[in-house]
Amino acid sequence: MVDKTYIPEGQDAPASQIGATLEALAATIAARRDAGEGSYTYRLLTASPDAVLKKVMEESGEVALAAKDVESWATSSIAALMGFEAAAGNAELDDALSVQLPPEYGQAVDHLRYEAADVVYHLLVVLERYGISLDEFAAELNNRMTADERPTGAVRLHEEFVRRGK
Ligand SMILES: N=c1c2ncn([C@@H]3O[C@H](COP(=O)(O)OP(=O)(O)OP(=O)(O)O)[C@@H](O)[C@H]3O)c2ncn1[C@@H]1O[C@H](COP(=O)(O)O)[C@@H](O)[C@H]1O
Repeated sequence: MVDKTYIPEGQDAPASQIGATLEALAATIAARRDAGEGSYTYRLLTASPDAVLKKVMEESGEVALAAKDVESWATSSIAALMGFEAAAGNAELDDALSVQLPPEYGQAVDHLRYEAADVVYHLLVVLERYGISLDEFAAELNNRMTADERPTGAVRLHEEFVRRGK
């Protein structure tokens, strides 16, 4: 599988890439509380809450559409493969199975990743807006894990703050 990521030369990777990234982004978002109208984040933090809540819904919908696009490229590739298989007969099956997914499939996956990042950014703005820290959010996820899944030293919610789908 192609590695789509890299670490800039001469820089050491943090222990957790996604942890470091979310912390940096959450800190940037929090700092934008004082940034003024020129900042998109500031506007989402200070305008009517509907603006950012609508964005979360819109971007979530775009994730779903982007994923459907990935599915349709995969399906059409399989359909083309089956057409080839029918035309070629079983003797050619091994060759047929090595048919590559089209470039559009990879582009659709890249687009899905892009839309997913839009959702996470807007979700972090919502968390900031309503005073939910990243540690508290982590505790919510950690509380749902089994003991085997939970990382050592993972932050947890006190029992009185646990909400089970209510
Ligand atoms: N990570 C983001 C980020 N992700 C998305 N967006 C904005 O969210 C908006 C999404 O708008 P659209 O719906 O038009 O989406 P699109 O991505 O243009 O296209 P589609 O999703 O419709 O395909 C765009 O204005 C993006 O710029 C972001 N804006 C800011 N950040 C981070 O927040 C920091 C502070 O940003 P400012 O507040 O603008 O200074 C930036 O330096 C970034 O690190």
